[in-house]
Amino acid sequence: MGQQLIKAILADSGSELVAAVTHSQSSALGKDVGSLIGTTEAGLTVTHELTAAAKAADVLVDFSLPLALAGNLTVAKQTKTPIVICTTGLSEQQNQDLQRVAEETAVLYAANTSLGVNLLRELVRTASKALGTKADIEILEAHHTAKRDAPSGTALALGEAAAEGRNQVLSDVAEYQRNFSDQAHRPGSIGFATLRAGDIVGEHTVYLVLGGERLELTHRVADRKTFAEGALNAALWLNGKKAGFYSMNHVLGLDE
Ligand SMILES: NC(=O)C1=CN([C@@H]2O[C@H](COP(=O)(O)OP(=O)(O)OC[C@H]3O[C@@H](n4cnc5c(N)ncnc54)[C@H](OP(=O)(O)O)[C@@H]3O)[C@@H](O)[C@H]2O)C=CC1
Ligand SMILES: O=C(O)C1=N[C@H](C(=O)O)C[C@H](O)C1
Repeated sequence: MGQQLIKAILADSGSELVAAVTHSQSSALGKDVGSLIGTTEAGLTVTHELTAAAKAADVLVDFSLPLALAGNLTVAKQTKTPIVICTTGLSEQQNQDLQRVAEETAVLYAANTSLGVNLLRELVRTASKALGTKADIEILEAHHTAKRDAPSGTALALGEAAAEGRNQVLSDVAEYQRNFSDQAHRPGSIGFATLRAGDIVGEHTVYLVLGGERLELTHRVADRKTFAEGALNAALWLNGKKAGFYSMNHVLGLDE
């Protein structure tokens, strides 16, 4: 995603790439960002100097790994640089850390930066509210083989929307593991299923199943550039915002 984001920023006349940061052992260190994405040299090399990058930047965007989050948040807090976090697979403690740092600088968390998924969340909330626990809700997500976290951050966000719609708390009703279990479906639960294969970019279906009929609400992404463009849109929106915790709903005007 880092490379997709570089492409999106270099293609956008309204934004400027001032640094591309990775960890100190990365094979990408010292490479020109242009050659990294297969175009002409851009005159900017990949660095691991995050603090210097944050000081030079108006906004930071994080697509990395959960283990990098603490360091990224510390720098955002110290330099008071707004930060868009797109990394998924965060722990409950890490979600709380986002809220804590948001007291000092602007933090936007988006498990999925696409317009469609953020609309889907609202549709799921509405459908779940209308159907209540009469409907069985299950969420199926499919991604490429390199994805490390499961279920996806998006599936969890859709699960939260479904739970909120019918006044539940997701952690009370989520079913993450059914294989080799002899348990039947628990009424009111929300189940998650994961598929990892080939180059699937990202697909999510929320099933709302009643006796005799069902709704299947699906979102599919065809190209990872959708996520990069969404993240850039979020960064441009976050630029200059006061300390606080924000989401794609704010960026897309879905919070009214
Ligand atoms: N919010 C959204 O819309 C989307 C979110 N994601 C999420 O973004 C994250 C990244 O996805 P993806 O790009 O596919 O994953 P990759 O594994 O391809 O990339 C992770 C990158 O992070 C780098 N990295 C590792 N440690 C650090 C560190 N300490 N500091 C900085 N960089 C580090 C790695 O460098 P190296 O390779 O050199 O080790 C690698 O380039 C995942 O959590 C994914 O779920 C993905 C797509 C969309
Ligand atoms: O790792 C990915 O690829 C993706 N991760 C995000 C997630 O976990 O929801 C968003 C998107 O589905 C792609």
